[in-house]
Amino acid sequence: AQMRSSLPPGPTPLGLLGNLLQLEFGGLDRALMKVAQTLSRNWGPIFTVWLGPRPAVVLCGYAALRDALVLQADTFSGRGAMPVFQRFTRGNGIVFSNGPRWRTLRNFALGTLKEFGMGTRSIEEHIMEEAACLLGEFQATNGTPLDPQRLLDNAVSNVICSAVFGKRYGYEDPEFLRLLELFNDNFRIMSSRWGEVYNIFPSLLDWLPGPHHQIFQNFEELRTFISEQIQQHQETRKFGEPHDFIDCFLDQMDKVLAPQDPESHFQEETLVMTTHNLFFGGTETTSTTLLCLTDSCPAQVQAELDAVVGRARAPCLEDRVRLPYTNAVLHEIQRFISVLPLGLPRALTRDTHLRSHFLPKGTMVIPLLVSAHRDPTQFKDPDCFNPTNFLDERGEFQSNEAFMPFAPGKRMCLGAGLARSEIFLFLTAILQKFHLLPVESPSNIDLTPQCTGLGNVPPAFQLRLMAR
Ligand code: HEM
Repeated sequence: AQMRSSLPPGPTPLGLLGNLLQLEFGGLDRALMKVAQTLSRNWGPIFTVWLGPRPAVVLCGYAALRDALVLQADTFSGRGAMPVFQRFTRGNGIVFSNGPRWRTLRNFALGTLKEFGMGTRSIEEHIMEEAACLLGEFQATNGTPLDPQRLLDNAVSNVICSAVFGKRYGYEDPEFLRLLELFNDNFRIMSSRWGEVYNIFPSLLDWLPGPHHQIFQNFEELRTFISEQIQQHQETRKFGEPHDFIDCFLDQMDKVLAPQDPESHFQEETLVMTTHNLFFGGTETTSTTLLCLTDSCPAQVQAELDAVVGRARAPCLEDRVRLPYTNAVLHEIQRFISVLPLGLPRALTRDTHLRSHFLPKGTMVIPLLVSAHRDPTQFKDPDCFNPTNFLDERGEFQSNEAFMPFAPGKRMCLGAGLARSEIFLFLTAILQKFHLLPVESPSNIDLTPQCTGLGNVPPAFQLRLMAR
């Protein structure tokens, strides 16, 4: 009761269920936007909801998100617990660690991935090579209808494979397909109601049967897979001559004086979790975004591509500044779909004041990213898809601070740069070479997400790709 009185106001908790019933039922994303709008009208843009026994402070609307995550970046840089991951990660890896371990691993991963593929030319080449493979697969369909999701997944995760494992897989490789299936399956279950409810009542659900148990089996299989990759690297690597992320991490383990020291941040278990983070963070989010792109006003993008790049060579990152309309469409899609509508939960690293509220250290914070994307003070007609949200009067690209699919601040998505490069290069490569034709009449295609908890997952749909 004391805690309740000190936190920002919010709806009265309903006993054990907390605000679960008010929040959860009716499809998290759209319902959440509606509930959040109602709640913030009643309680202001910063309010408390009770997820079962635990309070969480929700940040709603661009200004509240900025005041917290940007203007108090350090204080809001902790990670809040997500039980559905906790059982597997035990606070290890990058995404779910805190304090010195998180800082060490995040800096290490950022530095290493720069070398093996982020922000340098070499990742661009990797992505363009992968895009060429993807186009080959599309070509081979000869215009027969297909669900593009699987091929997009393959292409996107191959980019991570090359940075982390140092190799890409053929699209029919059974090992690769199984790997993708496991990630897909987990993203889907976690984004379902089971995943949501598990996050609120983990110990109860541990005892109940249900599809959520599959998550933990899948995690174990992923652990085995990653461990095997590490083993293979152990056998062939040369210290000081790393070829990929795993080699770099193993080198670092050798450099650390006492690798068995439980306090050391460089241990095999940490490598397993970090590798898992890079895959899980980097695959579904990016391929889901690409999937939605395939359904968005491609004709105008194609016209701009033809005029600026032509059809003789593949588009490259340098072209981005000369393709303002294309760039605006990519931003608008990310805004419109808010692939992680609630971001990932944060936690306060110290006591603080946010506007008139006192928030104690450790308080869980839900940054409602979708609420910045649908903020009417930042975007005209926020519920409509409209690329001019990112164009000025002269047709030049114009960014917007309220655009935050990767979340702002110190916990910002570690793969944001990579994701943006992939989205740009894959999509322009596809649209340069193909017309995307709906199998059904466009009015029957509904990209309204099916599962919305962790992530917004659009339903499966088919299209035909015809060479231009
Ligand atoms: C469209 C694609 C992507 C979107 C929308 C996205 C979004 C996000 C968001 C919202 C967060 C939470 C940040 C926070 O704590 O507030 C996050 C974290 C993270 N993402 Fe991404 N992401 C994408 C692609 C990627 C890729 C390609 C990678 C792989 C390198 C990646 C790796 C990570 C990691 C490791 C974190 C945890 C960062 C930390 O806790 O310090 N993401 N992402």
